[in-house]
Amino acid sequence: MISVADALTHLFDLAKPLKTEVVPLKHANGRVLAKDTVARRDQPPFSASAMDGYAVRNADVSPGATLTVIGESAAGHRFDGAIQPGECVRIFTGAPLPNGADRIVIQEDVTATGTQITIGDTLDSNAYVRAKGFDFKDGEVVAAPKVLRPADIALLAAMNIAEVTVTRRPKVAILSTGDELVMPGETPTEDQIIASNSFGLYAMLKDIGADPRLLPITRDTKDSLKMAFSLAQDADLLVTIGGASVGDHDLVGEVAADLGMQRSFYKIAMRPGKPLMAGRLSNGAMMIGLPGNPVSAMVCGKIFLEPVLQALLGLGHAPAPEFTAPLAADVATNGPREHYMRAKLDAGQVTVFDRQDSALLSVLAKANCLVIRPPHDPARKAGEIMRCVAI
Ligand SMILES: Nc1nc2c(c(=O)[nH]1)N[C@H]1C(S)=C(S)[C@@H](COP(=O)(O)OP(=O)(O)OC[C@H]3O[C@@H](n4cnc5c(N)ncnc54)[C@H](O)[C@@H]3O)O[C@H]1N2
Ligand code: MOO
Repeated sequence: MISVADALTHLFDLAKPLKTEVVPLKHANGRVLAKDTVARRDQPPFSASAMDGYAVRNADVSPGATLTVIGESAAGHRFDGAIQPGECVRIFTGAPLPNGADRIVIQEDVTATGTQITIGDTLDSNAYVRAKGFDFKDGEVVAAPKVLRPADIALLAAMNIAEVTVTRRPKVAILSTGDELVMPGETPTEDQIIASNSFGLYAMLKDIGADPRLLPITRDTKDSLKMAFSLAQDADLLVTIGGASVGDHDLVGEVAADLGMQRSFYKIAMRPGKPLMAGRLSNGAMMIGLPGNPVSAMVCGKIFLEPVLQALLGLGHAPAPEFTAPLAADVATNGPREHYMRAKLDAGQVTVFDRQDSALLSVLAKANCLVIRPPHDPARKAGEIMRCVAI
């Protein structure tokens, strides 16, 4: 059995960043920007008014001064002339500042009568002018790699970028194995249960920008598994669930080997998640074989699949992000495997659930983090600081 850290290193060796594609900006949210992208203009492209009011020469501004309004500058329609001493221009938010003006007096601070304004005596000192390039300048770079969020999309649009180069979404085929499984909505026989892991993992993968696909559930025969593997030919990553352990019906490793998988590792000193396997299939795709126990599959998804997906997306090699929190109650000594204990962070303290069996989805669904216990970690007291991963 290898350590969790070694397993991640092996997985990162297998997970090479995928190729890129160009997509319209409106489809780029959540995608990974793969190429530095450069602003094509200054924003604003001219000195602009930040308020509705009057563009004036600062030298003309004093309480009680009277100025003549000689025209109007609106957003999209500049005033072409220049302001001379004693003159001003009616101006609106976002409009270009007329030549000669260097300040906006907001309309609340003037009294307007016909073509005259009189400046009041409660003026603030703000010029209310946004200089050309105040937000960003022509040539400014949005650096890759970066997961694009709505604010990035808005920024790129303002930079006049209509299309962006992003990493292709990893195609992930998800395969549930086992005679006991049926799909949600189907009628199970009395010995059957509902496939749940594939749905949890599908959701997890979708959330992190993959393009997941559920393959039909396979039965516990070599032929059925081989058929399912053949359906995953176009995938970048095949994720199998179950059939990974040592039982007579655990055939995934054997079938993968028959089909030419080069195994990278099998079995890790982790709880839950011991029978994890990974390798490269003969068509070059990655394969990760997850344990069937529902919590094991989901925890392995968090600790291994998510970092692998980030690597495929070109976001580098990083384990699941950790934080620390004090224990709300004592926990017992840990065994020989690194334990990812289901726990709840509440009011700054973390409580480890009593029931840690890897079949308990009801406990996993109540948890919002995993507390990480190194192998043979001694008993810990309330208040001790623990490493945690949010889920
Ligand atoms: N003698 C030993 N037995 C087991 C060992 C061991 O070391 N020696 N390891 C245990 C550990 S740890 C785990 S984890 C499990 C993993 O076994 P498999 O990966 O072979 O999984 P299965 O046997 O196929 O299934 C286990 C359990 O999970 C249910 N399952 C499977 N797939 C799904 C799914 N898609 N959705 C919901 N539930 C699923 C399945 O019905 C079983 O109940 O092995 C231990 N045994
Ligand atoms: O490792 Mo198993 O995943 O403990 O239940």
